[in-house]
Amino acid sequence: MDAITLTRPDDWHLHLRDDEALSAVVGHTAAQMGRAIIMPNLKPPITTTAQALAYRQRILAALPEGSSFEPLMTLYLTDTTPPEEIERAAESGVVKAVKLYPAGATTNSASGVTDIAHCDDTIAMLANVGMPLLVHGEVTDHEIDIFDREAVFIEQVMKPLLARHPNLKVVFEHITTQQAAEFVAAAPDNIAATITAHHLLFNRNKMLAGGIRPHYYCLPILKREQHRQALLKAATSGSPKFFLGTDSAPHAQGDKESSCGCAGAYTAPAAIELYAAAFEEMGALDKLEAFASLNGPRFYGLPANADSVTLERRSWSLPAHYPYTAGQHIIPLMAGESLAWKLKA
Ligand SMILES: NC(=O)N[C@@H](CC(=O)O)C(=O)O
Ligand SMILES: [Zn+2]
Ligand SMILES: [Zn+2]
Repeated sequence: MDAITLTRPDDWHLHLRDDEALSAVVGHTAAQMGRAIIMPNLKPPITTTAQALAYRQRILAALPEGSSFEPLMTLYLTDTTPPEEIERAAESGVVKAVKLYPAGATTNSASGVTDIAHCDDTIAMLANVGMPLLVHGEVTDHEIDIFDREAVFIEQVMKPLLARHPNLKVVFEHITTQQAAEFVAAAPDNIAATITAHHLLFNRNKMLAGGIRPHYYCLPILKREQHRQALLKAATSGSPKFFLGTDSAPHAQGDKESSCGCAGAYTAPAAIELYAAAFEEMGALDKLEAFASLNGPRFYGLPANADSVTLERRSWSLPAHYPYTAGQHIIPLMAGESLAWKLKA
C-alpha cells in the first residue's frame, strides 16, 4: 500500500498557547486537522465562557489565510467554578468541554482542583447538560512515584467520581498505562480516552537510555514497554472509546533543555504521520481512520469532517527545529529523524 485516504482527522487534545507562540504553532495543526479541542491552561487559565470566546477569536486571527480549521474551546475547572458557568458554556455553542487538572499535576495547573469534592455541583451540571469532563488523570501526591500516578488516580479519583456521577461523559486524557487502557475499555460508553502518538511510539528508554532527552519528557511521563503495548492494542482494537489527541505541548527549546525542563512534546507538525507509524507497527493502518477521524466526533456528538486527506508512503525527515517566539526555536519530537508516511499537501 503506497497511499491511504482518510476522512480529515481532528485533534481532541491540543495546546496552542497564546500571542507569539500561538502564531508560531497554529499553522502546523491547521494544515492537518479539521478541528481541535484547545486546552485552557494559559497563564492565567481560561476559566470563563467569555475568556474562551475571546481566546477563540485570537486563534482564528492567528490562522493562515484561507484555513477552515475550527478550534473547539474548553474551560479550566477550578475549586470555585460555579454551575452557572457550565450553563453559560453549554449555551455558547463554542465551549465543548471542561478540563480537570488536579492542582500541581502538570504545566500551568497551579489553579487546578485541590479536591474534586469542591466541584460536585459543577460536575453534576456537566452531567446534566451532557458536556464532557476532560481529565488529566494523575494524582499530585508527591509521595506517589511519578510512574504510578496515573494508575493510582484511577482508584483514588476516577472510580469515586464515576460512582458519584454515573452519567457524566469523561475523556481520560493522554492515557499512558495498561491500567488506564483496560479501565476505559471495560467502562460504560460515556467513558473514552485520548492517546498521544508519542505514548504509542516510545517507551521510557527513548527518554532515559544512553543520555537524557528532554524533548521526550512529557506528562504523564513515558512508561515501560508493557504499557506502550497496551496502548497500541487499545488504539488499534477498533473500539470507538479511543481517539486521537496529540497533547502537542509547545515549549521553547531553552525551556526544555534546562536543569529543570518543562514537560511537553511538540508533535503537531507531523501528528498524523506519527500516528501512521504507530498503526503500521501493528499492521493496523486500516484502523487509523476510525481512531483519527471518526471516534472523536462520535463521542462529542459532532459530525465527522466532510473532506479527506491522503498519506503517501514517502520517506522524509523532520526539521531540526521550527521558529518559535522571538529569538527562540521549538524542537519537534523526532527532530531530524525520518518517517515513512507523509501527508500529501
Ligand atoms: N503534556 C505535557 O507534558 N504538558 C502540557 C500539560 C498537560 O497536558 O498535562 C503542557 O501544557 O505543556
Ligand atoms: Zn495533561
Ligand atoms: Zn495536555
